[in-house]
Amino acid sequence: MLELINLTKVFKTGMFSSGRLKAVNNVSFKIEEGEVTSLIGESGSGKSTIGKMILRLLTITQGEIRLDGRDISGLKGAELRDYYRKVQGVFQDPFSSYNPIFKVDRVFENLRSVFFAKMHYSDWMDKVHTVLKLVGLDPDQILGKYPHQLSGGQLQRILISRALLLDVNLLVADELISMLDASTRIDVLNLLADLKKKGLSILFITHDLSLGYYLSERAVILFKGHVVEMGRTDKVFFNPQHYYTCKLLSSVPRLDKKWEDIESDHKKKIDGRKCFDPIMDAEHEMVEVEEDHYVAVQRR
Ligand SMILES: Nc1ncnc2c1ncn2[C@@H]1O[C@H](COP(=O)(O)OP(=O)(O)OP(=O)(O)O)[C@@H](O)[C@H]1O
Repeated sequence: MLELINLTKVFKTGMFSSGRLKAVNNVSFKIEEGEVTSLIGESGSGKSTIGKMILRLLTITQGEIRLDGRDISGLKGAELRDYYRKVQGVFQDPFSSYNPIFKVDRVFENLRSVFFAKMHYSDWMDKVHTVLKLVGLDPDQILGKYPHQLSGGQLQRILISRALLLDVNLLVADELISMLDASTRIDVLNLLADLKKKGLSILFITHDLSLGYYLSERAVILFKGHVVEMGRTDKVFFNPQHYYTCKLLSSVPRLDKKWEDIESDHKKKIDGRKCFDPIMDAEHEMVEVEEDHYVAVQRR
């Protein structure tokens, strides 16, 4: 469905834009229809930059993004609008997506004016009510309220419902639940799992391995802008091959083990398995280590 091919993003930095920062380096992976792909990496690894390039909020320095085989970079006007009907994003901080002086209804009104201007108002409101119920909200409790009168979880669900009004095929969920409390998190995660069952593809961007594991069929591990490992989530999580993935997994707190034991377990595993070199500055290539499981190794 959506394919990233050798995607690279270089930012100009510093005074007079004299510096260069390669935030995303030659990244390739696919997001299949009806699947959740987790994009996992530490802060600054380039996850949001990839999400923003998919949503066309940032230009691509090199490489391509294709939706159903079509390069998205040249899309304009009606074609771009069509793209946004299929691909939408929901971001970390639900509060910043709303203007506090307007009622939340405005989110839907803006959408109507751009995409559904010809639809009869009562038909439109029926549609809004249907999606609000779909994401577990009571329209009568939500419509007519100001953002400060609603919880973070409710605001996040409204943003998801907004995406669903467009019948999107792909949702880019960037740290969607990081700012929510534990119980609301589970509700929103379960909502995403339900939407997945209905055929929605999701790119689930997270620094939290356990969240990535909970939801996704496929995992892509990012380190300093490079993909270091990717494949079926269970294979990446239970048979990690790259040194960085091993390290990342060992940093997940466990209730049944002390930190030092986990560290030494992983060290044994890393040593025993001869995990691949973490230095990613050199040229590297993705090697299939087992079916549907790839790891970056340094090119000789
Ligand atoms: N507009 C920009 N101009 C210059 N550098 C940027 C810009 N946006 C991001 N960067 C840099 O690119 C790198 C990747 O940033 P990005 O936001 O994609 O990381 P991330 O993995 O999403 O991190 P986080 O989990 O903290 O959000 C970082 O070093 C960041 O400082």
